[in-house]
Amino acid sequence: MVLDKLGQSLNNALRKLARASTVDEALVRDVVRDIQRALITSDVNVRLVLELTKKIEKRALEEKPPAGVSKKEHIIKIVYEELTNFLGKEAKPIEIKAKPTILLTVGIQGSGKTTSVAKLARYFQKHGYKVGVVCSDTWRPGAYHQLKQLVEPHGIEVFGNPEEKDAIKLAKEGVEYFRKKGADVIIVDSAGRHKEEKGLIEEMRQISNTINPHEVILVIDGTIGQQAYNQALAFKEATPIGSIIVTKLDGSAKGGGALSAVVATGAPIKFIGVGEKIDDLESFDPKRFVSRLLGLGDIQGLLEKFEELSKEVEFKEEDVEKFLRGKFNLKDMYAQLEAMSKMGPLQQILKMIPGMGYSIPDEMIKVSEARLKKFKVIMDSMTEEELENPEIINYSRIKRIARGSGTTPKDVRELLNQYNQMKKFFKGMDKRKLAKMARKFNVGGFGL
Ligand SMILES: Nc1nc2c(ncn2[C@@H]2O[C@H](COP(=O)(O)OP(=O)(O)OP(=O)(O)O)[C@@H](O)[C@H]2O)c(=O)[nH]1
Repeated sequence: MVLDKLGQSLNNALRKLARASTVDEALVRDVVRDIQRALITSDVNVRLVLELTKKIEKRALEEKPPAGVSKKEHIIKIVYEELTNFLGKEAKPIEIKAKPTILLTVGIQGSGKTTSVAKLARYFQKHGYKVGVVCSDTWRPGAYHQLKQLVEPHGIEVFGNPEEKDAIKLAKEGVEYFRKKGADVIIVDSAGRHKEEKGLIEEMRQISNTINPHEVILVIDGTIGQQAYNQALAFKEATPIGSIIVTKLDGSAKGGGALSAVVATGAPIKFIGVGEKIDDLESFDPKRFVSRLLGLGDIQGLLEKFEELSKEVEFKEEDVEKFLRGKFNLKDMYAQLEAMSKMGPLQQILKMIPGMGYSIPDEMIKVSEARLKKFKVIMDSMTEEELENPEIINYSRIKRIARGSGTTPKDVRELLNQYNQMKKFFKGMDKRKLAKMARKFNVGGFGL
């Protein structure tokens, strides 16, 4: 995932909070310090980090949680809200209103600009628009071929001429070409290499004045971290930057720095690049991004989901008891899995519980409907004794059960593995946390 390390450290900080028995001032300060450390390690500007964490600390210590909301939950929400504000608050998509909408992309060489142009073209194509790409990079002859290679397999046309030396002329002709062809979106790629940065910015200004783009998109390399601030500012001063794409967030430890630095210039990030392939572009929504980063899922979604949950799923007291003691048998497991499968992907739900998101092994809870059905068939061929005491199921019983259920010994073993895994996991789990989880499943709500 994008910014894995940062997400993990922030999640650890919240876990500390979720695990604590009481929330006092010392704990709040401790958690805030952890958040500070996580952000600074991710190259976020120290001044920005201090401003942000001061706000979190002040709110966490002073604000009273509304009725029905626990202190821990309230603090988690504050962290979520402040981080979201820090990254620009609202998603700001690129609007395709005029026909054609002309987009000019700029950025220095190596930023991932050419790749991003291709990704953008594909993005708009996937959204149903007819897209044309203009290559006006006269400094790097390879750019035209690179673009063609990236987008032509998807049926997107590129206008360009590697022999032409006049970038402004190329941009103008390209826009005219696609206008006549009835394109909805025309993306113009400009040069990233120049003798000097001044010349690059001047050329960009001239192209911009000639083709009058609806939006100028700056592409910034996410691996440069905080330096993104000066770069964004330099471009912003030269031409009205309407949006920014921060690239290479898939592998960068400094991505947090780049994102926050860009937001600090006041320019909105609209997309992030998350890989080298043409589909590795995500529209940037601070709320969704922070939820994912924290491993919380979407908080609003969480509230709604739990509400639904309390309606749909009823865990009986004694089930929860058994669950907690790791004493449940195959029948119980089936009931639990069935109940959980009703709620949609369980992982998603567990991710929404602070402190849980990173701890559940995927394979343990990925039980597809088809697999559940198979489990049911297998269990129908077991004796009451086996269901209640699965430990007695030896090899000859496995063979008998497989034969009786029309499955294979491997299938039966799979079921037993699932059971053992689940039993072991819940047995080894923090009992208090599990009790809370069980309570949540029972009563709904988001109380910790
Ligand atoms: N991992 C990763 N690599 C990326 C991403 N975006 C671009 N790249 C890689 O970064 C390198 C440079 O990208 P280009 O698209 O050629 O960008 P550029 O150098 O800005 O293009 P020019 O301005 O034409 O010189 C290429 O190897 C890309 O595959 C991304 O989001 N993630």
